[in-house]
Amino acid sequence: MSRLKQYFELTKPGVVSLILFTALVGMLLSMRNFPTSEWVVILWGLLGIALSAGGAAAINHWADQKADKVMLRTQHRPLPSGGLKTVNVLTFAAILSILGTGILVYFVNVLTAVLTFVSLIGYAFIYTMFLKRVTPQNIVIGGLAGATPPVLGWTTVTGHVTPDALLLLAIIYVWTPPHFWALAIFRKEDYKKAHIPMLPVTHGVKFTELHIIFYTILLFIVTLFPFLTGMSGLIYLAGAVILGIRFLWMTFKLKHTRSPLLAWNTFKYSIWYLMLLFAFLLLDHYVLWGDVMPRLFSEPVV
Ligand code: HEM
Ligand SMILES: CC(C)=CCC/C(C)=C/CC/C(C)=C/COP(=O)(O)OP(=O)(O)O
Repeated sequence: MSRLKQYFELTKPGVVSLILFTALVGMLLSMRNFPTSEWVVILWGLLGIALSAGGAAAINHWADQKADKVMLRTQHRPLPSGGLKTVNVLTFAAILSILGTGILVYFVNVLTAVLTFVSLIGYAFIYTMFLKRVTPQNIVIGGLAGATPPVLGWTTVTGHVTPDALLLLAIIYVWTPPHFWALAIFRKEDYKKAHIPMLPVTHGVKFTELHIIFYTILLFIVTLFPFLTGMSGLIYLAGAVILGIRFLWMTFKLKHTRSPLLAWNTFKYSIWYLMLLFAFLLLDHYVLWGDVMPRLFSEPVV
């Protein structure tokens, strides 16, 4: 793999793409009309968030290199495979993080810069270096750092955090356990070998499958709230219900068939689920005949 490609891989481009999409949806939902002059701040916001998230991912590659060398899924990464040197990875991570934070401070606003920086610290340091190694609730607590992008998008445009933005955060927060634990079931042996206390390793596959179901039920309920609070209309509601039923059906099937392939498919579906759910929020926002419920929240909380 070329050096350039290896540096690109350090940024976890697949994950960052979905992070950016949810941030963009947060930005667009914070405005009643389609953006005009706001495109400039939107583009700076996306660039700042992308660089910060990519920087956080590169720090994660550095901090996790020993465990990554043991696990089949990650042993080909640039550091464990010897493709890149530690010092180069750390320099790259520092450049991305500083540049991302600087762009948000100078071209967006201080609130977005601070919240993005807190997410970076939350993922790269608190989750990766501490939580991941000490508790099977690692991804439940650490999931907060990955759930902030729609709020970061919202504050990019408005400079405020509103209950609507927090509702989008809650959706990603509750989505994270089924997203990750489905993969962790499939990759259980990897985590066991690396002595990382993920839920299927510490409490078994059955217990994890049950908790995937609990969180997916909670997710189904939380995703009704954009409709119930008048933030979104019927188009969104239809999308959320259909996507949610499919997710629930997969998790129940996973519990009853216990097939590793189904765990992998549930993980893959979780990614499609979140992308499509946010696409429905966007579609609904621009197709006005979907509005039926009165607006509950419009005042900022920060
Ligand atoms: C603590 C929170 C999270 C954990 C522990 C987690 C865990 C993971 C893991 C281990 C993978 C790698 C699977 C593989 O190697 O194929 C992955 C993939 C992925 N995650 Fe997450 N994730 C989290 C949060 C998020 C968030 C917030 C998003 C986006 C909003 C996201 C989107 C994705 C996407 C798109 C992929 C597929 C990447 C690709 O195929 O390149 N994840 N996740
Ligand atoms: C906005 C901002 C700065 C946010 C940073 C958040 C961020 C990049 C979250 C990514 C979440 C993620 C890929 C977790 C992977 O877990 P893992 O590291 O345990 O997985 P791995 O075993 O694949 O490395």
